[in-house]
Amino acid sequence: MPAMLRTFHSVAAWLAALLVLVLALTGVVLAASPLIDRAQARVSGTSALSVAEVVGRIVEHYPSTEQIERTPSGSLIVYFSAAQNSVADRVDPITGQAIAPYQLSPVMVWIKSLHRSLLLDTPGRVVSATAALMMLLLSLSGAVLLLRRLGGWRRLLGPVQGPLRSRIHAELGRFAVLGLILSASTGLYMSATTLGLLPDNQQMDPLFPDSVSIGTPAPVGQLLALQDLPIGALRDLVFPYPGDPADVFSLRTRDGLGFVDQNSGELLSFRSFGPLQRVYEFIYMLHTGEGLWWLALILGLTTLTVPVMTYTGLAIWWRRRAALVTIADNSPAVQADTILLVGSEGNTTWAFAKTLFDALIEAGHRVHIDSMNALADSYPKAKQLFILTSTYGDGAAPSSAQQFLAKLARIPDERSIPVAVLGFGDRQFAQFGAYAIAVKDELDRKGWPALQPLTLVDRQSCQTFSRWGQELSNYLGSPFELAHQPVRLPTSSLQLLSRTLYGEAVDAPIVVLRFGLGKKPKLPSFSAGDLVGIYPPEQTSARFYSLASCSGDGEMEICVRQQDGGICSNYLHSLAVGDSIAAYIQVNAQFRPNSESRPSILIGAGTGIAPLVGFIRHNQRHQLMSLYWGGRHPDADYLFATELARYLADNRLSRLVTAFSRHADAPGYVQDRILTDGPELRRLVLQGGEFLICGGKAMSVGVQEALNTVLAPLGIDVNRLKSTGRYREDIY
Ligand SMILES: Cc1cc2nc3c(=O)[nH]c(=O)nc-3n(C[C@H](O)[C@H](O)[C@H](O)COP(=O)(O)O)c2cc1C
Repeated sequence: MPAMLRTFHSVAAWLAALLVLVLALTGVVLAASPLIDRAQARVSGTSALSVAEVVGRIVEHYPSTEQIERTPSGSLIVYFSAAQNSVADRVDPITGQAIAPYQLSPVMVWIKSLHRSLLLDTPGRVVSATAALMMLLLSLSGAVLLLRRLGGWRRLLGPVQGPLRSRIHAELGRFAVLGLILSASTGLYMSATTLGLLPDNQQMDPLFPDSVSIGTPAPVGQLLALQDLPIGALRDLVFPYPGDPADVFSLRTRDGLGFVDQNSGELLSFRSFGPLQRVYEFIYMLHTGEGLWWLALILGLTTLTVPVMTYTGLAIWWRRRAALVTIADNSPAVQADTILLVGSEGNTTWAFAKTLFDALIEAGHRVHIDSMNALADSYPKAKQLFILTSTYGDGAAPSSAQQFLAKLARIPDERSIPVAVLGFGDRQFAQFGAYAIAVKDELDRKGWPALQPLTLVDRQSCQTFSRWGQELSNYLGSPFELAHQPVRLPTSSLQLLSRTLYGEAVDAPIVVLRFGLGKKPKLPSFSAGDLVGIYPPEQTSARFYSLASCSGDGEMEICVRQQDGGICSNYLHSLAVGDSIAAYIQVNAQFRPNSESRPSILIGAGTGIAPLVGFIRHNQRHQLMSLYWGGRHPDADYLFATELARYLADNRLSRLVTAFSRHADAPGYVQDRILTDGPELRRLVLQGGEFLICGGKAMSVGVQEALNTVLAPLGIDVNRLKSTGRYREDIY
């Protein structure tokens, strides 16, 4: 049964997506027709003409005219009989002569019918209306989610961060949401009127006049009623039946419907459109863009985003779903000695919480796990509380924690429990781990005892998580290991082509490794700044290294510093040419130069040079690039020294500032050079320069402090640069 339900659920979801897609794609094609019509119409210089003048000229060329129609874009179409058949031409309003034969394209007619009713008449109209309703609900809920994601109105136009698929989704959504809301709501209104759910848009036709004057029909160009009517107001004019003196012209203008006496030229029984009809006409124009070519263009472009957003939306949903964990052995809140509360938006924090949950159960605890929103008033048997929470938007609470602080405020202080907070976040955001910090501050303020200090986990680092676990085992007094096992991803086998060793003389061995791109499967394409995940033999968790090359270079280049006891770094240092590794690419799209017109300021230390040298190597357009880099000694670990000298000479690199901590002349760190290079850095920032930082955590803190000092005279700090996407880091 559950399997059947699941199949039904996914089939329904795909069907809904398919319907919205059909509406959107046919809508895009239909939006093109006002544009084409507008391009074919002759409108300029016609505004002063009256209907009488224009129609008079047309009948000179078309004596057997049956009807003249003016489209919302301003094209004049004349229907006439020729050899017993009714045909139509598009005509020039100034001369009355033919421009080209006019024919409704059967493809367009088919697409329109597909758009309105899925070619199925009334049942199709109902389905189509439902799809429009879904599109409206999706756009409205999407708009709210988008605002949350961006961190509120203030950041509406700010840079979008996060994984690639969700960035594309948000960028397109931001561009298209108003257009989509307009298309969907106006479409829904029109469907509702057609289906009779809203008052009928069709006003009653005027009554055929009881009597008409008898005499000789006046030439159509002299009919009184048409002389005062500007051509722009005409919708259509149907001619009387030839030779029938009792017949009349039927006239439809933008204001209403009536008849024109063919002898006296008088306007008879004219009936103005009522307010409902006017509303309908207005909404029709908003939906189709007919008569407003620029609106048609905007609607067409916004609707074009729907297929991509459908794909990225489903991919995001799938990711979130895949990240969900199932938990058995959850103890009731009233019985548990340990409470575990989780704040999450994308569900990835749940996987870490599950690892902690399992380890606590293993250690003999009765654990209750729930979302932070489910915080209870009291946990009678609880001895400890763990809070694991991510941060979302611009430093805000993730959705499963939004009610937490309000609920916490209602708990009397005497019910406090010793608590540890572990924050999950991303250092690329200005407000790194801000929500976890806010929760911790509030708990401190209320006097809840701390089990251990707040720890922040950057980009789901398993290493930080297991270190936190070790600290926890000291507190719990029992051996306790948090081995978070991410799922092993499919890898390619890459062969080592060459290796260069640096830094032995200064006790900091660094090896530059160059691998082939593998054959089966070949590595997907990558750019400098992306990451390669490498699995040491018999390990399930990969270690990441920044890439110095891009796939176009034909090899994958990384720099690896040998760490004491480091499993992966020692493994990589031990590789000989010809050996193979298991690796996969993790795109790191936010860490690369954004703009070719603005300067890039690259800052790094040690192996942090890897992505930076890659950016410089591919700076074929000679964008202004400055590199600040720190090592130990120029004779020992000056990585890429010869290459950098070459890039300076051929202008791929504009400025190189180095710092060597163990050099006899002016020893120092990269942050010291930043402090002494203030005027140049301020100049680059004023030119709109952006920073890309790569290296260890200590360096990143030092660099931020130095830059805050240097940029203070401009009233700018690193947080401000981060929030506008001009300060991006790759820190390990
Ligand atoms: C739209 C968006 C906004 C984010 N905002 C922040 C932020 O302001 N500060 C931060 O440290 N991390 C931020 N992050 C990163 C997440 O907190 C981090 O990826 C976390 O591991 C996600 O956990 P979850 O999947 O359980 O929500 C943001 C991520 C996204 C997608």
